[in-house]
This record gives sequence, structure tokens and C-alpha cells, in this order.
Amino acid sequence: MPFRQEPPAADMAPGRTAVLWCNLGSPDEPTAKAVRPYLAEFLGDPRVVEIPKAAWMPILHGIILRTRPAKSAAKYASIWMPEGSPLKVWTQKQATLLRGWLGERGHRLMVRDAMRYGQPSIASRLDELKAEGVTRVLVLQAYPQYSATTTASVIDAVNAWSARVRRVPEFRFVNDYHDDAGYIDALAQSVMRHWQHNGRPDQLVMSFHGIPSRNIRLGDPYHVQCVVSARLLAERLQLTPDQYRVTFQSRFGRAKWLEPYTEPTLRELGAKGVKRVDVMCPGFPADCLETLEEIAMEGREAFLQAGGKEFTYIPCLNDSHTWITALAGIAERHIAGWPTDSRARAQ
Ligand SMILES: C=CC1=C(C)c2cc3[nH]c(cc4nc(cc5[nH]c(cc1n2)c(C)c5CCC(=O)O)C(CCC(=O)O)=C4C)c(C)c3C=C
Ligand SMILES: [Fe+2]
Ligand SMILES: [Fe+2]
Repeated sequence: MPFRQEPPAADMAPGRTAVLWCNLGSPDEPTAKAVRPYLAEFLGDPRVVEIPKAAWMPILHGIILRTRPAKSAAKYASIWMPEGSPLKVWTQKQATLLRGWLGERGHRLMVRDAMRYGQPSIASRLDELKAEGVTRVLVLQAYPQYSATTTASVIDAVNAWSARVRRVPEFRFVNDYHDDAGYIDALAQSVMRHWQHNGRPDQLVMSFHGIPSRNIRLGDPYHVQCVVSARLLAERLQLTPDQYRVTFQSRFGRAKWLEPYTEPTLRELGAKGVKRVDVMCPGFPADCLETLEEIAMEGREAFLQAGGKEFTYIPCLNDSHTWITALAGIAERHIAGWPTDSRARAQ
């Protein structure tokens, strides 16, 4: 049966509204056994790797999934928290705080975290929400800058779930918030708090996740949005163009990705005699493998080995008060106009 049987309309509770706070997702455990299916799902997503399936699947399953899971698992093990993957821990905490904030502002909304890869999956969360009588869903993502590799992939997952459902809820999608004043302000306050305690660096490096350069040529707006976020942040921090730089990390494979790459830039700065760098990752609202291991560990080592003296990693927004306020503002503006339900309660 292509579409599921659902309760007759008369049995349905009045419609409720929910916010689905989506992030990338992590393996369940920092082991090769758990990383393999996670990477298979992630790297098997045609939005992430745009190579025809017939050519890509043998490479993915025959080469990459034989070696990468063990290497990635060791990296995950180095950043794992007692409660689990940092990305999932922070994303869940953000959902809880967002629910509280929206509740305090008088919105009776349900807020749930969901992961594009691994658990809790977008489909499982939508099933739960639907079972609880939700008829309106705002899909909000932990990607301030739009990319087809991330943002559109979440939209695909929502659409794939809808394709199996009879009574599809009303959806709204926030596609990006790269120039949102609250987001930029939250970043600026996090940097300024850090500088109040530690003083200013010689260079502030803003490192964003990379994507293949080809994607940009094909119309992905990601690069422009990263540059705009960085410029707005630099303006708020009153930085001149020579006091900061924008770099791209996490290159995968041999194709050309967005440049300049983060790690070679850190080596270059260290070798050039730049004494202190501060590095932040404005495109990641939650700390994760890419920030805690690739930047705070590997990046630090690269800079210090090249001759740099002081490396500071400025943590992601995580559970900062200004960030949750900004997120609530973004959600509020996007649910505007939706009927409020007197029977719905914040949960
Ligand atoms: C292979 C292509 C990849 C593209 C394109 C890509 C884009 C992209 N990713 C993020 C955010 C995150 N990526 C994370 C991990 C991660 N990313 C890739 C590959 C691509 N990402 C891989 C293979 C991995 C897994 C780890 C590894 O084996 O190296 C994470 C962290 C996840 C965690 O559990 O902590 C995030 C977050 C963005 C924003 C983006 C495009 C804009
Ligand atoms: Fe990634
Ligand atoms: Fe990485």
C-alpha cells in the first residue's frame, strides 16, 4: 500500500504547530561498526556527492567504506562526550532551550531535534509529531548558509517522508539565515566575550565547511553567503580586512573545493611569523567533529608546528543565550500568520 492508513479526520485533535530543528547527525557510537552505516547513508546521498550512482557506489562501498570508518571512529572517540556525540548533545540542548524561549514568549509550540543522517531521523520525528496531532511544521536547520549539499538534502528528506503520508502537514522551510541580525550578533558577542578575557589576536580566522568548487559554478549560493556572514561579523567586530580571513575546511577527495583551505592557511600564517590566531567556525551552530577535532586539535597542531605561538579556538554558539534568542526570533518570524491552537501546549 503506497500511503499509510490514518485516523478519520473527525478523530483528529485540533492541529498543532511544531518546529523541527534539523542538523547533520552523527554515528551512534565512536566505533568503526557504527560509523560505517552512518557514512554509507551520508556519502550515498546524491546531494552530498554529485557523481552518477553507477560510478560512485563501487568507489564508496569498495574503497571508502573499507578504510574511512576506522579512521573517522578514532577521531570521533577523541571528542566524544559522556552523553554522546557533541553535535547531537548540543542540537538536542538547543531544541530544549528554543522550546523554553518560545514558550516564554507565549508561543504554544512543540520543538523537536532531528538528524539528516542517523538517529533521531527526520522521518521518525515527523512520525512522532504527526501521531501527536501536528498539522503545521516549521523546518529550521543548523545551516545558516544555504547549500544544496545540506539544506536541500534536509528538504529532500522531508519530501521523501511526505511522499508516504496521506494527510501531509503544512510545511514551511527556513532556507538560510546567513545575514540575520540576531545570528551575526550572537557570533559577535561570543567573540567579544572571548576577547574580553584573552585580548585580541593578530588574525581572526573564520573557517567554514567547504564544498566542491564545481557546485558553486553550478549555482549553489553557499560561497557568497559565507562571505556575507563573515563581512557582517567583521563589521560588528570593527575589524579591518587585513585583521581577519575566511577559509574553508574538511575537503573530501581530490577535486578542487572552495579555497583558501583552512589548514594550509594556518600553516602559512604560522610560518609567516603571525604569533597569535583565533579560529572560529561561524557556519556551525553546534560544536562537532569538524570543529573540535579538525580545527581545535589538528588546526592548532598545524599552526604551532609551522612556527605560530598561540592558537585559540573560539567555541561554536552551542547553548549561548544570544544564539537561542536569535533562533527564537527566526522561528517566530517564519511561523507568523499560522493559526495558534488554544489546546496546544509547549512540550
Ligand atoms: C563528501 C562530501 C561532503 C560535503 C559536500 C559536505 C558538506 C557539508 N558538511 C557540513 C557539515 C558537517 N559535516 C560533518 C562531517 C562530515 N562531512 C563529510 C563530507 C562532506 N560534507 C564527512 C565524510 C563527514 C564525516 C566525518 C568524516 O568522516 O570526516 C559534520 C560533523 C558531524 C559530526 O558528527 O560531528 C558537520 C556538522 C556542511 C555545513 C556542509 C556544506 C556546507
Ligand atoms: Fe561535512
Ligand atoms: Fe573533517
